[in-house]
Amino acid sequence: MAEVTDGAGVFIKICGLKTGPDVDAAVAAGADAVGFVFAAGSPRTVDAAVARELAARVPAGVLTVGVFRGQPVAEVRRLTEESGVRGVQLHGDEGPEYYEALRAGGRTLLRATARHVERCGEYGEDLLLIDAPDPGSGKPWNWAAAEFTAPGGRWLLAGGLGPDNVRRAVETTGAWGVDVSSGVERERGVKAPELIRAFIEAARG
Ligand SMILES: O=C(O)c1ccccc1N[C@@H]1O[C@H](COP(=O)(O)O)[C@@H](O)[C@H]1O
Repeated sequence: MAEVTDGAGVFIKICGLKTGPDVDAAVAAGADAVGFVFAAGSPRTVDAAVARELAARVPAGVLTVGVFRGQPVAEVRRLTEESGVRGVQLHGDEGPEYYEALRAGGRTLLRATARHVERCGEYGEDLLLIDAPDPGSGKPWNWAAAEFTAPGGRWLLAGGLGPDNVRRAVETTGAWGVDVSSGVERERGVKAPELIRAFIEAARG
């Protein structure tokens, strides 16, 4: 696993980037990871060539992540290799064998789930992402509910986060990291650099 360290405060991933200036804004504001969506049907979907150009702007030390949903392992491998991203985030129902198949080459593996009774590492992932049932929709879920027990370890909270609620979310859940897409956009699928900056400032308190 590369480019993921503890100790620098909450880990922040800005997802669904599609343009060079948005990548630059996220990196300059202090993002720890940036995400490029390879899942079909999103207003943020990019192809491998675009992701490769965007990833090339990202300095070592900031993790580049490809985001997938229910795609065959061969397609995940191909898009990861063609784009050069270092991390793979899976939103489907993939089992542990799928993570094993993707582990080669030092990739950082992120397992995204809407189930709230998970343990980080159970499927061989490096990071666990607890998300809303409809990823990328901007719809929040009730992470403040008494029934939600934070998994511990390296886990990221996602789903409906934005500059206005991210600090409370971190304080309430104790999340190791956070991930955002819709909450740093003013128009669906179009990032707003000032919201990226506001999100990162708010998350770090
Ligand atoms: O961002 C997308 O469009 C997307 C599409 C398919 C799977 C995951 C996607 N993004 C992930 O969704 C959450 C953030 O959602 P929100 O918009 O902030 O509520 C995060 O895990 C993204 O990586």
